Amino acid sequence: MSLCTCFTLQAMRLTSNIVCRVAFGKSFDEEDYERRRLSDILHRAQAAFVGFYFSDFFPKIGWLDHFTGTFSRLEDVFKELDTFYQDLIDEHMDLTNRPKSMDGDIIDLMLQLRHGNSSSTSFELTLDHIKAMLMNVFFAGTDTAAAAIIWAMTVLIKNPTIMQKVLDEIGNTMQEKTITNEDDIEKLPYLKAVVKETLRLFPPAPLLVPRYSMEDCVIDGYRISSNTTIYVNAWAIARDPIYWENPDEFLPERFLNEKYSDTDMKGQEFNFIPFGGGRRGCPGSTMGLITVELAVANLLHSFKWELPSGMKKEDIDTEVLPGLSMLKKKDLQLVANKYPQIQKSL
Ligand code: HEM
Repeated sequence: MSLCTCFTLQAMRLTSNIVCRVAFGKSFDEEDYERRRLSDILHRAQAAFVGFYFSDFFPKIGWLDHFTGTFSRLEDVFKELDTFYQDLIDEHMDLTNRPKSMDGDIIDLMLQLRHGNSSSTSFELTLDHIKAMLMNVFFAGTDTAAAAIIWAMTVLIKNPTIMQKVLDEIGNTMQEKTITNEDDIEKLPYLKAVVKETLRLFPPAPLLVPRYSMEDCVIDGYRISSNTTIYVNAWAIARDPIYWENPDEFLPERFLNEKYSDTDMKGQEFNFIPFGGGRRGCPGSTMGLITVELAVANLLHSFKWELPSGMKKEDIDTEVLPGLSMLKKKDLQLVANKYPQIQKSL
């Protein structure tokens, strides 16, 4: 059986469902009213976040944002998100009726922290703190992991030799097993190298999270005045020929060679920082990385992926959508053919 699918949409649904289950203890059915409500708010929130604000670039005429309606749109969407998170918190607090899946999710753990022992936090944890955390986790965890899965499949489809090498590795390691789990991933070094190389060429958050200097400082010889917003270009660093041979080429093998095999991605080596670093480094890096590795491994092990008829691999571009995360501009369309061993197990 084969199916032509908008891969971009499926990847976004997958990661948003994973984050919803981990953070809110529920996954939203596609047809469900709550799902449509969430998708609608998210859509508008993302548009509001990446919109142009005079106050960001020309603070003196920032008042114009009130006249253009951008501030009120932002405020409206925040109010709706607040209500959405409040409803979720209320559901969690209703201990008699709430589903088992909410036990131990992020909201549950934060409510326990809030009610239980105040000694575990040095400040009073309010519902606003919990809502801000949910907002952070949802926005930071969904697009980033989806972008990485989409870019990984894009480069694999464009590089059939590399695709075949990953398929051989997965096939030889998994054999009759139908689902790849976390333990299996450790036996797939080439797949791990493919994901690393994808994150090097297409870091989902290319400019990380901006920093702001509170006082004058000197970093590595550069003088930075106080009150300056600083962007770290992780994308450019990961393509800098000083650190990387053939920097613009997709060569997963580099991460199997002695020189790069131990390259860390969690902010210890500054030539490769797809998860940022320091105090504001990505707290979801372990979950993000394994999500991408498991998704790619299982997608490749379960389906034979092809381009829609009439399309060549050269037709797939790598243009990027403007925004906080580096998403592929044109949706990736692929045909999925189920492998016989999967058909049997379903
Ligand atoms: C492949 C997947 C992911 C990538 C590439 C990624 C990348 C990043 C990057 C670059 C930052 C900014 C770090 C900095 O400026 O130093 C960040 C921040 C963040 N990430 Fe991730 N992330 C991923 C997945 C996740 C997941 C799954 C979660 C949570 C479930 C998550 C939660 C967060 C949060 C909450 C922040 C903000 C931290 C703060 O502001 O202090 N991320 N991420």
